[in-house]
Amino acid sequence: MKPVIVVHGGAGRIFKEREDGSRSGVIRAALKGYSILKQGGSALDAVEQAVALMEDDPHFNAGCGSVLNQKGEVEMDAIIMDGKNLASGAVSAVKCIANPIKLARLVMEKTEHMLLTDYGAQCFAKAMGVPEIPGEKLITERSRERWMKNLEPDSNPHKFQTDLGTVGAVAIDSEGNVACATSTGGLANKLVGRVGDTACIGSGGYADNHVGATSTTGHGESIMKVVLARLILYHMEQGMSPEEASDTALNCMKTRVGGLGGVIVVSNSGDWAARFSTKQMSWATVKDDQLYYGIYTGERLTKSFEEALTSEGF
Ligand SMILES: NC(=O)C[C@H](N)C(=O)O
Repeated sequence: MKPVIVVHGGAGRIFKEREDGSRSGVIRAALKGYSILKQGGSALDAVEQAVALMEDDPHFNAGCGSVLNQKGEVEMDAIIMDGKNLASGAVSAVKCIANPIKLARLVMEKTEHMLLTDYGAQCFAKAMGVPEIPGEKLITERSRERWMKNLEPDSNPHKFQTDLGTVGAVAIDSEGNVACATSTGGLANKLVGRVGDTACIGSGGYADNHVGATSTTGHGESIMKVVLARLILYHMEQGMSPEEASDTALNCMKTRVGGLGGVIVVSNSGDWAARFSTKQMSWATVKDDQLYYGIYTGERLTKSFEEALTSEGF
């Protein structure tokens, strides 16, 4: 099987001044994941590493750069899933760790559970030797400014949710195994303790070797109502291509519950899609040693893998 990776840096509105950083962030994550796959690494390792790279990148709403909750704190959700055996691990409302996706993988591999939250997740992280970092280290100047703006009495609660920025990855490895990973700071100025779609299996992501893998981004409450990730795979089971299945599911979410979002998909035969109903979504794919990437609807730029490695300074 020829390996494929697809990553996203969140659906929503990407401000002009952040376009280059967002583009480069998804490209670097895709290159990193593909390098792992090319060396015979697993889809699981590829998606985890690709997402961890974007968690460390302040351009995205995940890890460092996460949006703040109503109290001005970072609370993060993440999920990872292995298509081979349907194992998955997730964390929700976690604070003070750099890479929630790595903790989600530990939940999958070291516990009998699938989702740990808040204080319990924090205790588990400690027990696993995951370093605790000051919450301040995850907060960028931009996220603090936005938080303060959103607290102003005349702020528009809907406007501030258009700049979403969750990160995710899906991959298929040379053995034909698929995996997905998604990580987010959630919605800006959310209530303390709000858990979004990202931590919920079938909503923020799903991976099944019998069909494929998908990772989602967008308005979490809408995504949960239609169980977006699993809905896409259902449509693929009924014979649709990844692209048709994505568009059908996104359209359902828009018409039934008025929610916008974006998705990335890889099928178990290596076909892929990156689709969104928002204005923009940064995404990148590597397949057959060729990089594809874009931000705007219909945009699909391309470069060879080797050329991209050089231009991104790998
Ligand atoms: N940026 C996002 O995609 C937000 C995420 N889906 C959430 O609602 O938590």
